[in-house]
Amino acid sequence: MRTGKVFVIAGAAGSGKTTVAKFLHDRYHMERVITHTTRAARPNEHNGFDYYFETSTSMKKLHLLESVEYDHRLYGSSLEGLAAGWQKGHDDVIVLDTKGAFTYHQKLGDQAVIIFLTVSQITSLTQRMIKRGDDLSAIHSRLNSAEYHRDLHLPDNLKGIANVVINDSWPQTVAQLEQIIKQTSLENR
Ligand SMILES: Nc1nc2c(ncn2[C@@H]2O[C@H](COP(=O)(O)OP(=O)(O)O)[C@@H](O)[C@H]2O)c(=O)[nH]1
Ligand SMILES: Nc1ncnc2c1ncn2[C@@H]1O[C@H](COP(=O)(O)OP(=O)(O)O)[C@@H](O)[C@H]1O
Repeated sequence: MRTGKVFVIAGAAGSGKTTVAKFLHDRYHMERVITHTTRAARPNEHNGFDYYFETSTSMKKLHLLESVEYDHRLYGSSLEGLAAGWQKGHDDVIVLDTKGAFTYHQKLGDQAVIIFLTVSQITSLTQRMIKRGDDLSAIHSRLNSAEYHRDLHLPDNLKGIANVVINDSWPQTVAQLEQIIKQTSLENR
């Protein structure tokens, strides 16, 4: 099978994972890997674009590379999803929680380039979720979940592995992303 890199974007809710994935798709033609979830679609989210929205029955039938429970819902990604971008000769970009990011590191080694997003003021995450249009009960559930709190900080097992980007100012984030992509392509020569 033809393979490439997969850029794994992890971080707490509201830290900018989806925004970064979209940027890497638009600027570097990376293929966005759509993952599967049993959570409900948010306003403006579409099946097959943002996620494949599953029931717990349909989720069980999938052949997943890894899956996690996050805020009482299941999420998972497939090897077929990764292969689709690589077959086209593109690198992939995928949005995962930090547990999934570590699994990708274990399974794919240097093929997985991990980017961990954070912000310097945690309160800005809630403001961004409100601005994004999430309903208040969904935000409340997120803020009370163990996984949200876990993903606020880089876990020990990703230290020295993940590239940390503080996404306070978007122009600075773009500059850091460009640096990471440049470094990755130099390492591949
Ligand atoms: N491990 C893993 N995590 C996923 C997958 N798909 C999404 N996630 C993560 O699940 C968490 C919750 O995602 P989501 O409900 O979209 O919330 P958001 O972080 O507020 O955008 C986020 O950390 C996502 O990165 C997957 O297939 N595997
Ligand atoms: N650097 C930034 N400054 C201000 N707002 C941002 C920044 N990066 C992302 N956002 C906004 O914050 C909200 C949450 O970003 P999103 O990419 O959906 O986060 P995540 O996927 O990690 O939950 C979106 O409305 C997005 O446009």
